[in-house]
Amino acid sequence: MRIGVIGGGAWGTALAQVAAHGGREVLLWAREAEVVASITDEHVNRSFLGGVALSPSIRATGELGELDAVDAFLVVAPAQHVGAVLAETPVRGRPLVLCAKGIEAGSRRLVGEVARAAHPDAAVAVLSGPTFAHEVAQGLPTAVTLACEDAGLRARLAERLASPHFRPYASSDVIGAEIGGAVKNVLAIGCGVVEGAGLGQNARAALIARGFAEMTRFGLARGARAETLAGLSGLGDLVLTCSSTSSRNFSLGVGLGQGRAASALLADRRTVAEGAFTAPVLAQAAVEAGVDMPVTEAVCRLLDGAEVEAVIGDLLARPLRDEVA
Ligand SMILES: NC(=O)c1ccc[n+]([C@@H]2O[C@H](COP(=O)([O-])OP(=O)(O)OC[C@H]3O[C@@H](n4cnc5c(N)ncnc54)[C@H](O)[C@@H]3O)[C@@H](O)[C@H]2O)c1
Ligand SMILES: O=P(O)(O)OC[C@H](O)CO
Repeated sequence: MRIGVIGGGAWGTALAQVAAHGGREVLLWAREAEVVASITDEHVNRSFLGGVALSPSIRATGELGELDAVDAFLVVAPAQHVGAVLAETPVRGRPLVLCAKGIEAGSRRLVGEVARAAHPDAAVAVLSGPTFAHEVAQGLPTAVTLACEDAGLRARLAERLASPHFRPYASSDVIGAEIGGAVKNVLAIGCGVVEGAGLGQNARAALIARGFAEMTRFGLARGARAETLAGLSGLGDLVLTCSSTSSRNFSLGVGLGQGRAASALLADRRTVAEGAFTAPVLAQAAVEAGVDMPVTEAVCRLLDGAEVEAVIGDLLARPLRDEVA
């Protein structure tokens, strides 16, 4: 199975490295000419994944049309750009493995819905889990959820992507895998705020647990399975992203917690913090689904510039409730 990777950011590059395991040829499309040049000439991606020597069997291109030669696509553009990029990609019914984590602003569609609308004849799979790109690219041990409704295809994809360091666990719950990855980014911003404002480890653990309750309520309302949300792509990724400044979402939250404005924190970033885009759409989708998501609402207020003290005070002042509702 020849793999094409759509997106030359940190995660697309790390996944190209995974797919190139054993010297297999991989074609990576990058939007930036300098990324194509750096991978082609030096086998590195200086712009988004510096310091990692890439397999020489990864070939880079700036032409989406060249991807016509592959058998399956790893779609690794940021969630807000997946629709536009897929519209230009010659998919022609070949499988789309979605690796972005987010919800499209405006339409409030999950990435799977965006992909199906663009290419109704292509099978859709979701690859998601606790995966910092720089660790994956260095060959450190990693496990992910690989979700696809077609059992034969998910087995073929898992076999194609697995390596001694990269272990996909198969699942048929596509929506569950998607929702875990999208929601955890929003919650990670909240955990970063706790860190930045010096609110302590108890508060961070409480936010992870209550955030997971929110993720579960929302996921179940949208048809996800509870065990998927408690697995690698849900709780696993939530714990990772809420624990480390290696996370762009957590780091954004740290800045907010230190009193800096979201607009300033996002302005000079070249890398993506998906939670900043997903938070307001997730909050709207939660209202539509009749699901209570107070942590998500708090993150939205913080992104809009509300004072940390006021937002945390309001969260803690909510009426007492049962833990399991
Ligand atoms: N970096 C990670 O560790 C990691 C791990 C798992 C999942 N993800 C997810 O992968 C997706 C891609 O993130 P990343 O970390 O590879 O990106 P990145 O932050 O490293 O790089 C930004 C990417 O956005 C692309 N981009 C910017 N504007 C664009 C546009 N108008 N159209 C198309 N592409 C545009 C750039 O070309 C670049 O590929 C995100 O949804 C992210 O949540 C990232
Ligand atoms: O850096 P972040 O916050 O986008 O997180 C990266 C991955 O999604 C972690 O699994």
